[in-house]
Amino acid sequence: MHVLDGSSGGGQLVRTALSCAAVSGEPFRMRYVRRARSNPGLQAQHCAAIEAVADICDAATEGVEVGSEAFTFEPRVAAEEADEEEPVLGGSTSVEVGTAGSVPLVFDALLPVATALEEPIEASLTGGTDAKWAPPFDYFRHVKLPLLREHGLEAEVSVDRRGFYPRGGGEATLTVHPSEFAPLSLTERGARESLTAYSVAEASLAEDDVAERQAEAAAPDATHEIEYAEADSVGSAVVLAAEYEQSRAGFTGLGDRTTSAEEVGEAAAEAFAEFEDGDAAVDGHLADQLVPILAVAGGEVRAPEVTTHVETVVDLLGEFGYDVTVEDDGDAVVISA
Ligand SMILES: Nc1ncnc2c1ncn2[C@@H]1O[C@H](COP(=O)(O)OP(=O)(O)OP(=O)(O)O)[C@@H](O)[C@H]1O
Repeated sequence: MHVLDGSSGGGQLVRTALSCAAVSGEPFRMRYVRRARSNPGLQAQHCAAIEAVADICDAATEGVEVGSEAFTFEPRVAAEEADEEEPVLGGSTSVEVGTAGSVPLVFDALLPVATALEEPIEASLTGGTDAKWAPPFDYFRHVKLPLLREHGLEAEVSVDRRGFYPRGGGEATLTVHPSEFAPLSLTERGARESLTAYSVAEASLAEDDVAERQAEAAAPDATHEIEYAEADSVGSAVVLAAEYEQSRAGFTGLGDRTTSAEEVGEAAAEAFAEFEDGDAAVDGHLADQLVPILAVAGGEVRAPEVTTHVETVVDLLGEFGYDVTVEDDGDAVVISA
């Protein structure tokens, strides 16, 4: 059993450990979960990720509840303990991520598992589709998934209802098929081929043209995809998705009561401008999210910088025997496995 220390990071260490355990079949115990956070221990969205991955790999768990600072995850034993048939990696799961806990982040924990699946996964989640401190749904759908599909992932995602802070209530489904990843080759981005602003707002914001204004402020010259959606809470998001010859990147803004539509768009525009000034092949968020995939697929990713997220995930992957290295070449950072 791997004994892991979760104190140097947050939920991402939990999700990465879950992915590794599902892929390898190796159990772990994580202690000091999110110790340095102001609300330490597992939060609802982390418990949801554990439940979803446990369903897929038939894991037995202990200590999984909100506030818990240690938990155990043992893949492939729940069915055996219940004296049922031999467990199969795959199948369906249906989980409440809770209020506006991030649905895309729970999906994230399932993606690396594609490489070891024996049967497809169907994960139906309710919660926040567009939540703070997390990838907005359209970032997951229009940036991350297309990039991974280009590297062998067979997966589709759909959204039936948007979920914004604070009530959430969004509904989305991810289907992942057994996949063979090609090594990630993301060292150059090449010329930009397209730029699209995906802008969504809750239906009552249509009278103020919030989605149109967000898209316009994000990138007046981009293609604009405008959506108004029924949702339990009022909210909005914009994702600027850039497609390059050899890569993809995304830049986001999230609306709330205190932020104007223009400010939401400008947040995405600023992140995009900073990225285009630099030399990286993927944006900083994608960089840390790709590290677990890099571990199972191999390859190279050129990221804007080494974030704590990248460092802590690389260390945790080492505990499962994955050798991921990070090298600063002066203009950017190359993460390889
Ligand atoms: N605007 C954004 N666009 C794309 N990805 C994002 C964005 N904001 C955050 N992320 C990604 O969301 C993930 C957040 O992981 P992190 O561990 O910090 O959060 P968490 O699971 O909510 O746990 P914690 O509460 O402990 O921080 C990271 O992979 C990060 O790159």
